[in-house]
Formats: sequence, C-alpha cells, structure tokens
Amino acid sequence: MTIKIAIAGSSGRMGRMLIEAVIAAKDCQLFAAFDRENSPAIGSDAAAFLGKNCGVNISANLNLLAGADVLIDFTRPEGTLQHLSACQKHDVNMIIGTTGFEETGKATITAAADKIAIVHAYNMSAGVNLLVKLLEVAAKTLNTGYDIEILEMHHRMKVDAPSGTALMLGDAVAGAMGQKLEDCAVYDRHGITGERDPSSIGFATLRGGDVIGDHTVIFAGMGERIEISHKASNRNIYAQGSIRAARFLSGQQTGLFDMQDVLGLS
Ligand SMILES: NC(=O)C1=CN([C@@H]2O[C@H](COP(=O)(O)OP(=O)(O)OC[C@H]3O[C@@H](n4cnc5c(N)ncnc54)[C@H](OP(=O)(O)O)[C@@H]3O)[C@@H](O)[C@H]2O)C=CC1
Ligand SMILES: O=C(O)C1=N[C@H](C(=O)O)C[C@H](O)C1
Repeated sequence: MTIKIAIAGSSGRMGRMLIEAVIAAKDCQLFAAFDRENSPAIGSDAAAFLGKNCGVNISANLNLLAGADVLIDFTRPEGTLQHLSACQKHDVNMIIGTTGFEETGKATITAAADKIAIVHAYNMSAGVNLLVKLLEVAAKTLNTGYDIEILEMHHRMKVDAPSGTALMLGDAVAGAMGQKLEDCAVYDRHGITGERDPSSIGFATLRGGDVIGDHTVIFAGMGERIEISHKASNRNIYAQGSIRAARFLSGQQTGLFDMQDVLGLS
C-alpha cells in the first residue's frame, strides 16, 4: 500500500528534509506540499530545491489535503493548529513534530484525536526515544543523592526554549521519580540563587551556529556524575522517524500516540 503524505512548512529545514525522505521512500507518495500564502515558494515544484521536479507544486490551499492519508507538520504552534482544523475537516491523520505549544494548544490536539489519529512527539528520532527509556531506569536507580540537570544546545535559528525534547526528557525523569515536572523544574538561575533544591530538575539552554540538537541529562552525585547524551548530526533522523509514524498511523482511525507507541517502547 502506498501512503499518501502531505507536508506542511515545505520550505522549512524539516519540511525540505521530509520532502526528500518521502520522495525516496518506496511505500510513500508526496501527495501535497504546503507553505504560507506569502511564501515565495508558492507555485514552485516541491522538489525544486533538490534540482528535481516531483510534480507536486507548493500551495497554501489546505483543501488540497482531501484524499491524503496523513499530514506531517513541523511548523509553529499557530500553523499546526490551523493545519489540525483542516485535517479534521478532510479526515486526514496528522503527525506533529512542532514544539513550543501552550497548554491550550496541547488540549486542542488531544481533543482532535477523538476525530483523527495523531502522532505528537517532540522528537521523532529512535535514539532520543530510547534515551527516554534509559532515563527511566537511571532516575529510578539514582533517585536520592543525585542532582538532575538537563542541558540542551540548538542552532541559532531556534525560537523556543527549552527544546521540546528537553521538556520531554524532564517529564520522563520526573515521572519515574513520582514527581510532576511543573512542580520541580527550574528554568532560570541568575544572581544570588541560594543552594540548589535537591528535589529540583534544572534546565540550561544554549543556542548557537548550526547545532542540529544536543541533549544531555546529568545525574550529579557526591563522588560521581552520570551523563546520558544524544547528539543529532543530521535532520534525516527526524524525517525517518516521521515516516515510521506515517506507517504506524495507516489503518488507525482515531487516537493520540507518541513515538514510544510508534517504536513499540511504551
Ligand atoms: N519533533 C521533532 O523531531 C523535531 C521538531 N522540530 C520542530 O519543528 C518545528 C520546525 O522546525 P524547523 O523546520 O527547524 O523550522 P523552520 O523555521 O526552518 O521551518 C518552519 C516552516 O513552517 C512554516 N511556518 C511558520 N509559521 C507558520 C504558520 N503560522 N503557518 C504555516 N506555516 C508556518 C515556515 O514558513 P515561513 O518560512 O514562511 O515562516 C517554514 O516553512 C519547530 O517547532 C522545531 O522545534 C524540529 C526538528 C525535529
Ligand atoms: O528546533 C529544532 O531544530 C529541534 N527541535 C526539537 C525540540 O525542540 O526538541 C527537536 C530537535 O531537538 C530539533
């Protein structure tokens, strides 16, 4: 069976990576490609940046979703929520990689999963999702006497902080220790902060250059330090994860899933 895939944010870093990966995947067909109305790419072939013609022109008309199996969206929260409405209208499943949602946006996605099937994950790579499992073991084993800090670095163009992945890793660690991340997260330190609260999970955000995505969770004890890291060196890991998610969604009618479900890790 061929999976008919539409891509949102076609001219973005992830949009282009996804177009290349979908065209290369034997069981996938690039069905539609979207950008914003004011994008200079509107009307051009979606594979033009590869020096190829794939026969799908970039459009802002979301009615072209009709007949697609799934829309893959790596844009911005406000764009994703517009695309989500269009997916419900046309009964198209959705894969959401966008980060930076407020609680209301997350609730809208959860509600939409009563009508269509959605994979929503802040990191589509197999490696990061394995890290989540490793962290659950680490957090349960090192649950007293170790200070937990999460460090992430991304390229200078990234607009949200901390990264969605850092928040997901923090959530996994907090959950494994019977805590809620919102009750123990420390996102800023400046000035006379006082001693570290042993029950806190600290976050540090670095931005610079073209770093694709580095994440390290540190368990700092007295006499030893454990660091569990993932470093991305190519965005194709996210595109391949998205294609796995598209295969997973084939045949699903409704429901909200994450990459742990897709990879059989849940
Ligand atoms: N889950 C995962 O595995 C990963 C998630 N991400 C996340 O994906 C998102 C995109 O990342 P990246 O590709 O680097 O970003 P880019 O800025 O390179 O691309 C974003 C694309 O979305 C478009 N866009 C922005 N706002 C809207 C809108 N309101 N409506 C429709 N389209 C819109 C942009 O168009 P324009 O240029 O016209 O603004 C652009 O084409 C981020 O949230 C990032 O954190 C990234 C990598 C992996
Ligand atoms: O913006 C990015 O580039 C990335 N965003 C995601 C995040 O916020 O975690 C995933 C990956 O780290 C790359």
